[in-house]
Amino acid sequence: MAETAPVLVNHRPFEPNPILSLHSTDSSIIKPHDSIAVVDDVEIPTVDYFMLFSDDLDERSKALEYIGHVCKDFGFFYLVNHGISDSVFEGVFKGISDFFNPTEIESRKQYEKKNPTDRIRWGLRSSPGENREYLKIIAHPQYHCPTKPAGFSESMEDYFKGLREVVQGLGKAVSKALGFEECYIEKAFKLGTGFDVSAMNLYPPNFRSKGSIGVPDHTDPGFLVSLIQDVNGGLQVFSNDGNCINVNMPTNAIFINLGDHLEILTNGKYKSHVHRVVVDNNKVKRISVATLHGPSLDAFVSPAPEFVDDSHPPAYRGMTYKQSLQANGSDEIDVQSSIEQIRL
Ligand SMILES: O=C(O)CCC(=O)C(=O)O
Ligand SMILES: [Fe+2]
Repeated sequence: MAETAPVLVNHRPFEPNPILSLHSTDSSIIKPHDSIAVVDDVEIPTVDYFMLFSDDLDERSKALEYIGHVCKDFGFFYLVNHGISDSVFEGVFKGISDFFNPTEIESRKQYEKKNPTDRIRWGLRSSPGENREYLKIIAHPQYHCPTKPAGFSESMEDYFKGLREVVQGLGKAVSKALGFEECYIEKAFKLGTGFDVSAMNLYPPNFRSKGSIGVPDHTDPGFLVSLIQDVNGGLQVFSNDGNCINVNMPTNAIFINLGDHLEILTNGKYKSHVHRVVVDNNKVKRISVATLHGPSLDAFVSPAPEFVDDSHPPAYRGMTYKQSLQANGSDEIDVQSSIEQIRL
């Protein structure tokens, strides 16, 4: 696939990062709403997508080994060289900004929750527990999107087309990193008909928040979540060692966070990580697009036999993706984690 060798980004074996603890007395710490230290400038690993498919076998196997380390020892990473062009990113942020036009809030109310099978859903949360305006759409296997404003649906569709290729590619790479044939994840999750829901978020809603929480602590269901944003400022992720890290990503990189169903399939070898959004005194206006790439709704997901033995008994109940999305009483389009209900 690769014609020329792209630059290797942060391509080195994983070592526990001493900065995580060193920075705990740094002035970059903010304590938004609890006593957990929040650390800035901490290196979140960067994975070069292009490298995962390099024609140079040595490069490719190093890249696959690296993504395996990253999935196991971090659970999240910045994805660069993913092939989605800057102009697609521009179209997405312009389209969402136009959609969230503050003078047209009334017309967005047509997408407020009506029934459990909604394919498009809009909401405005303005409370101490959550502060954002959002639009959720089902992006795959059938694509749904509001037709107005002009160009919005087309821009989002361009992005989702690119994203699906990337996610299918990551499915192959993660399968190989786990030591399996490249279609392992694809088959286990039936990714060809994978259920993808995208949440487009605006913080703070109505220019003001009621408190510092944009989105409270949570994990997301699915294979993985891809997240893009127009500016840094707000997303925080909890590391394996319990540190809360500010996500400051390179322009037009994609932040990838592993989802609950990869944790279930691998019987806890790869974990989904808690994250949240803070709205720091309304200083930053931020748009994000978090797309939850799930298995097919009818895919039965349980700990795979390859990850189960006497010392690793199954730690999660098996069920279809659809059942798991409903296990906590929410609708499919809510895509709320139910890992606590699924854990044995
Ligand atoms: O807006 C963000 O940065 C994250 C949103 C999020 O975590 C979600 O929608 O699941
Ligand atoms: Fe999330």
